[in-house]
Amino acid sequence: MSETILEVHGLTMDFGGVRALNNLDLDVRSGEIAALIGPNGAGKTTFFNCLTGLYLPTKGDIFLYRRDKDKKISLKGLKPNKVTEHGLARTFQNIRLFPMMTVLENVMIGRHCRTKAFVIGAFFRGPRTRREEEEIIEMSHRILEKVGLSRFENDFAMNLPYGAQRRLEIARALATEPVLLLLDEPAAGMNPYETIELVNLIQEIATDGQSILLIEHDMKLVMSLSDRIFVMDYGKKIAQGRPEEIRLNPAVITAYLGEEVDA
Ligand SMILES: Nc1ncnc2c1ncn2[C@@H]1O[C@H](COP(=O)(O)OP(=O)(O)OP(=O)(O)O)[C@@H](O)[C@H]1O
Repeated sequence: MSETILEVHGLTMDFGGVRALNNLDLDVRSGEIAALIGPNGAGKTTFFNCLTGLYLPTKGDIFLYRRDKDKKISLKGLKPNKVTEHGLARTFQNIRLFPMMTVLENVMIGRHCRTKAFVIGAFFRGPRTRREEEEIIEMSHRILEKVGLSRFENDFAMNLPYGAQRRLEIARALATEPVLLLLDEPAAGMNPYETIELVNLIQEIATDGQSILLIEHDMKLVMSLSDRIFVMDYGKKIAQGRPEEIRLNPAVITAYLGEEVDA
């Protein structure tokens, strides 16, 4: 069995009287595509916000295993930029790009979290800074090719078709060289053709060994893509398992009453 890279214990998040996360346990294994699903308001985005340092959880622990560095890192309480540095990257439910920057620049920005010469080098452009810039550009080209956006490289991000903007967000997240990629509703608002392209892209990324945790409402996508699925309702985990187990789970069917689980 593959190794755990993310381990979450007893995660709880209260907003005043609302318990958005209630004692949640979850793990992601190296190289897998895991999905987090649940009805509206179940707490999925709150969970991502706790993982990525936007919210400080009320209780619980979040550990990231960097086996390449022989390290177990506690992410709880870290600022978002530190979380990214440690190897967690995410996309958002609502697209967050720099609309007036080019597609290439949007990816380069993602990469700068891994470079040292950026801030000082921006003022004193020495050979090291120039070399680093060249490497960043080179890598950004490669990532854009991977996500199928090379032809848009010099366009402003805001001029891209919707599905391409979503793929650009994934490209920018990949530029941080994450050990775990978090995708928050990557197919939201996409047409069926864009969704198929997205599924292919996620599969390709996973084939490269990238671990992925995604939130998604499109059941067909979730069932076809995921190795394992975690199901939340009212802030609690109500089920976990392989897609075929989840589809038949009575608690899941009840939580989704009136919605389609069997895709
Ligand atoms: N910043 C906040 N302040 C107060 N309550 C919040 C905040 N963020 C989320 N909540 C509440 O926490 C609960 C979980 O919300 P969350 O957005 O995490 O659910 P979700 O599963 O992502 O929903 P959806 O699928 O609709 O995006 C909801 O009751 C929501 O109103």
